[in-house]
Amino acid sequence: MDLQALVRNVPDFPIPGVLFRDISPILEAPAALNHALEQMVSHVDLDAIDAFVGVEARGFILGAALAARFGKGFIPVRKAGKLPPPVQSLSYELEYGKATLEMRAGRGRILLVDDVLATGGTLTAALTLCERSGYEVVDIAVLINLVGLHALTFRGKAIHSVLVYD
Ligand SMILES: O=P(O)(O)OC[C@H]1O[C@H](OP(=O)(O)OP(=O)(O)O)[C@H](O)[C@@H]1O
Ligand SMILES: Nc1ncnc2[nH]cnc12
Repeated sequence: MDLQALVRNVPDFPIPGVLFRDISPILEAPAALNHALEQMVSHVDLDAIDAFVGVEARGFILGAALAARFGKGFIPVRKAGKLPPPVQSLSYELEYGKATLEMRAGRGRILLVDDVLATGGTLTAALTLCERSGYEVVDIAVLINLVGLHALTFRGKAIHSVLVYD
């Protein structure tokens, strides 16, 4: 199945110069969504993970769908001020300004999930936050990798990418 054909490329969104990769058509087509979920974990040892962690907001869609599809838990990494205390927080630099991610402390082996890897800032922060919160991050999975490397690794974690753009 050609998932890439279902990604809508939107120039100059949300700001001029950005080519936005819109995964909505994949989410709207049940067979495509199912295929995308299976591809995201095709090289992941599912017996080695207890839960999926998804990053707000689009990481929630894929992470929660993966959790339901493969019979695991789902743990959210949220933007600041959304989760009730106690939470772990981590601030990080964005292209413009700063952002803060939060999650509840816990235990277990997790697969960190997001829709898009662009600069890597979000996943870098989320990985550190997961580890500080007590989780063992087994691997990372994204639907779209805009960095352009098929077998990217980060701090010893494999990044499983379904669609890779150069
Ligand atoms: O690799 P990076 O440069 O960090 O970019 C990737 C992140 O950007 C997008 O999230 P965004 O902050 O736009 O939030 P959203 O999911 O709420 O739309 C995307 O869903 C990733 O989380
Ligand atoms: N180009 C892009 N398309 C979709 N989501 C993104 N998140 C960061 N960069 C993005």
